[in-house]
Amino acid sequence: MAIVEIVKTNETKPTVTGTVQNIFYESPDNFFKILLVKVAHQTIDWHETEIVVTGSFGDIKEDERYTFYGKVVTHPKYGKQFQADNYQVDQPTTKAGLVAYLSGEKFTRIGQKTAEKIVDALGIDAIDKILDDPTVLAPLGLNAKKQAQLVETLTINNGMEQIIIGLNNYGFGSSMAYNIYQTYHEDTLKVIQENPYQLVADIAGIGFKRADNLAETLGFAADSAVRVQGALMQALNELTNQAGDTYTQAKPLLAASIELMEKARNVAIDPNLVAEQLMALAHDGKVVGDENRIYPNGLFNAEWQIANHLMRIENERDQLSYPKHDLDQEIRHLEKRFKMTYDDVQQEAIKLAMTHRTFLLTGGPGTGKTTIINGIVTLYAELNGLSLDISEYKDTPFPILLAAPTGRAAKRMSETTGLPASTIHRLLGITGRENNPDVSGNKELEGGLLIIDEMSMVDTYLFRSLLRAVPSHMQVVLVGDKDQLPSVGAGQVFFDLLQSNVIPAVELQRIYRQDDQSTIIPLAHEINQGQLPADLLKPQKDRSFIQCNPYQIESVIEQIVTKAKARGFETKDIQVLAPMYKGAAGIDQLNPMIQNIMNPKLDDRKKQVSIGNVHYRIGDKVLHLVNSPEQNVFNGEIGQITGITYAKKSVDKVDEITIAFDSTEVTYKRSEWHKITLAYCTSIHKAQGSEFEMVILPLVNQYQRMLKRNLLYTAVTRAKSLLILVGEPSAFQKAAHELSANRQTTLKERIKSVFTGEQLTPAIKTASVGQNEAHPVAQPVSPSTPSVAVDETIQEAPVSYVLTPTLLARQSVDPMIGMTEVTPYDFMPKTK
Ligand SMILES: Nc1ncnc2c1ncn2[C@@H]1O[C@H](COP(=O)(O)OP(=O)(O)OP(=O)(O)O)[C@@H](O)[C@H]1O
Repeated sequence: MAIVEIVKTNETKPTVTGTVQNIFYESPDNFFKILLVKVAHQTIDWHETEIVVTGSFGDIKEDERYTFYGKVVTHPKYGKQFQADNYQVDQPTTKAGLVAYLSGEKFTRIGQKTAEKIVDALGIDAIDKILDDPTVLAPLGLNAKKQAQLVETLTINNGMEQIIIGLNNYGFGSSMAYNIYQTYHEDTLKVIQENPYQLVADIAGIGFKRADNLAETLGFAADSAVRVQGALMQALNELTNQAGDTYTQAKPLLAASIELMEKARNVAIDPNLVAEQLMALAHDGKVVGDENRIYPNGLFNAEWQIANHLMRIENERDQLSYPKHDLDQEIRHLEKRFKMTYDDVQQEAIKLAMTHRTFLLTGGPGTGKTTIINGIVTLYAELNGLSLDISEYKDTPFPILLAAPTGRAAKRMSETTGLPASTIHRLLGITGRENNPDVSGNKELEGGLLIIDEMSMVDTYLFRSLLRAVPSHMQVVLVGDKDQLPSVGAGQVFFDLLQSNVIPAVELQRIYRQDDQSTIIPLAHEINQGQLPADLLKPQKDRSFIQCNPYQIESVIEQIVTKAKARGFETKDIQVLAPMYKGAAGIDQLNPMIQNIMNPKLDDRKKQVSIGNVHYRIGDKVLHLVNSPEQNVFNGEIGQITGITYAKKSVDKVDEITIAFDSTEVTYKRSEWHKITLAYCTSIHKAQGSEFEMVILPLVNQYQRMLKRNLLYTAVTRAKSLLILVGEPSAFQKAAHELSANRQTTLKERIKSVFTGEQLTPAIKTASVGQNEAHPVAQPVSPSTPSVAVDETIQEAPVSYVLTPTLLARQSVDPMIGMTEVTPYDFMPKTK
């Protein structure tokens, strides 16, 4: 449908029709191509036999004829070319031509007679008619093989081109068209025409507004069900992602959805209609309502799955007892070996870790977390008769698995234990599918003990994936600092695990790393108590405070960094941490300033590539912004640019940057540079899990909303040797004072419910094992739910929580899911 309209719009455009002689260039990342075309006819002022045509094309073939629509442009270097914004395979326009085409070499099973029959019956539009609806061939009596080949060949030849043309006409450029096509393939146009809002969920970089523009041109009314549902899904994801919550409530959800819709088109939306569509989404299982909470389906399931997997591990029949060993005695041996005395809490931690399937260890900096990890590993090996010499495990996997959420944290873990440690993604073999956090590896881990460090950074989806891979006999020790910022992704898993009070846990509070006269660690602990020391503004051996207003911050930091560089500090040693991107003291302002000190462009010989206002040079410190498990680089990792290849020298003829990270080196083409940014100054969130010799921390009252205790605490604990606080003392006071609000999650309740069998869990049964499930899952079921093999999502979620019309009726769940306190007046269209 849309294609026909599209072609019509081309009628007035300049055209070039001709045969592709040569494909000069094909972008490896998108559909951009440069073609040499032998001109058959054209409607432009052109007197040569050949012309260079550029544009984004699907599967262009040499020696085939196409019609290109676009305009003549003058390239600064290569002169005049035809820039096509649209094209189509040049289909025969006469009956005879069409018969010749259909009986030609492409259609080996179709002879002259059959071709004539087709054209006689279907006319000159035969190809479009067949592509639109292959059943038009039915009355012609072609045998099945002939018919199949005809449709298949026509589809291959026309399909991709039509899609790319369609996408271009919908206003998507080469890269975006490529991403969209890669996601939906031959269904691309169908998906878009049926529900343009699907793009928002599936394609990074397409927001509601963009999808809505498209929907409007496709004729979707402002109050169409598809639009309202699209807005609801977008608002739900925004509300949960931005705040890190796993659910929201009806009131903010409806308000945000209505705002999205009314901003995109100036049409008032009836709140009742939105409420109706929310119910429809619940019926389709895309959102889940539970009491007054509304969850994206994936997060709702993930919380239950975590609880169920923990229960599965807990229920393992094999007892963890060591009758031949006296644990107190063993701890004395450890003390001798490590030449230290564990305090009572530390001893308790080691014992609990040895005797329980799952154990949680939390503590601030310098309280002995690493010390206890080492104790646990050593004692575990001792009790199980294992060697800790990895060279003895050539053919068998090492039985103790150590992992952390980031490469940096994993590297530190490996250094402090002397054993191999990896990222959790690597351990699980997850191959990055950023757009679908629901996807995880199917691997089952091998080994007896798993220790995860920096647990506060692990989000709901990652933890669910991790637990899914843990076999029931494995012991799991989760270590972190509960007072640090929670994960970037949704949830506050470590905090909720601790709060559930059903998993053995120990909090280490005594600080041991004070002997070296560090004042940074005591400062961190004071902040954690909501206080600041009386000597905050007085220079100490390892920290200082420079008072200034927001507009002086840049110049103060400039002076500090210049001095630090003169004293021999290297780029990797100095880290500026700022809470926000914008503003006079924001990350965007500070980064180029520090870059110019640490890595200036002294002359034209120094290679530099630019994207927008950001310049990259060899030696620059850069931050990785997304998870790329396939390259073993993760969100928040810092690397250094080790190479720049200009387009003319690169194989693919695009600018490239090579970056060395801790555990790997990657090369990014220009189209992938959105994955990185300068890292001289980063956000505190991005610095989680990393430590730096010198941290410079600017805080001013302008940051208001951000001034929270866990933010200040996390920032301060990133400093290993030197901490320079810059800004307004009152901002530091406010931050230390303000407890951050907990995220809205229900993991704690899910765990309690599954472990205590309260609420909706009258029975724990072992569910039938689905294909994806490597091990049985303890599953809470409703009494009336039959025990049948169901797909994994349902299997792991308590069925009675999934809103279906029958369940709604049976359980008399309020159909207004969570809207009990909300009246339509809350959403009355605002006066414009
Ligand atoms: N019981 C103890 N007696 C003496 N020293 C101890 C004891 N426990 C820990 N320490 C020492 O305290 C210091 C800090 O311990 P450790 O590195 O284990 O803490 P941490 O909690 O892992 O710190 P961070 O989170 O900052 O890495 C180390 O030098 C360690 O040897």
